[in-house]
Amino acid sequence: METNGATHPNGAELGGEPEVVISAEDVTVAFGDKVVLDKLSLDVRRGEILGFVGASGAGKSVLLRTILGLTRKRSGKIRIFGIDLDTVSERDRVAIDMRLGVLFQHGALFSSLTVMENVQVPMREYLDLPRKLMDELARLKIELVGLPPDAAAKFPSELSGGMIKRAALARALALDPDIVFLDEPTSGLDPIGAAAFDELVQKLRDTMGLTVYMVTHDLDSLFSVCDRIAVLGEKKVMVQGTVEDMLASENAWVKSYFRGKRARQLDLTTRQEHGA
Ligand SMILES: Nc1ncnc2c1ncn2[C@@H]1O[C@H](COP(=O)(O)OP(=O)(O)OP(=O)(O)O)[C@@H](O)[C@H]1O
Repeated sequence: METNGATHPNGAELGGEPEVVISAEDVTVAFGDKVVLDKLSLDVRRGEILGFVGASGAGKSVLLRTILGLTRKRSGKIRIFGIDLDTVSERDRVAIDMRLGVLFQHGALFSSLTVMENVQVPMREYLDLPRKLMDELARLKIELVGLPPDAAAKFPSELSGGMIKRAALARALALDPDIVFLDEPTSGLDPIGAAAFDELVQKLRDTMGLTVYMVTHDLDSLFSVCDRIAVLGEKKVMVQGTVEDMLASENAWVKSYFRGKRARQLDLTTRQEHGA
């Protein structure tokens, strides 16, 4: 790749590798006798959109939960912003947590709270701000994710699927995190809604310098917005690289996933859209 001191859209200098913000090293997670992750290693770099894929049940959610400290690992090391989570003080752990935003696949929003109140949940948990300021900040986040101002007073039951995802993203961004974790963010959305969500994620990365860790099955997302893809299989990250690397991989699962019938159809559609 040509460097010439150029700057990547995410602000990272291309001359040197951007900083590793998440590092998993030889991580093993097991439930009783069942080993789900076995000495798995993965680095995530500042400003990248990493797509994390793997067969259903491979352990994608388990790794996500382990990185977030919600599932206990049996061995290995996880560092976030270079800090070892096993030895971090409670105070520093809270400081790290505040820099992470999470959009869980199913835990979208609290149904009894309005969108505005949902977005304010992390603010109430971590910050002590006057009500007016919290309202102002929440309105900014709601606007940032492309929701109309009147969405603020609505309850989740009054929103479409795409709006719920955006509201959940606004909540994940409430504390201006450095890293957002998105677990299947486009599942349940129609292709147009999913593409719009992908565009939003890319725009946020470009403008805010976010690092995005996205668990997804969505080939469209992988092809259109991910800088790098990591494939979970055989309890490890078995292949990682760009879309081109995936298309060139001889790994059987990667081959059938990225070059299977569904992928070929997608490739054809993309080519037609670009007039190729
Ligand atoms: N708390 C738990 N106790 C026991 N087994 C668990 C627990 N959490 C996850 N597992 C097991 O770990 C394996 C990996 O699950 P995980 O949910 O991470 O898969 P996944 O790759 O996210 O799948 P999907 O794409 O279907 O969401 C599964 O076999 C699951 O049953």
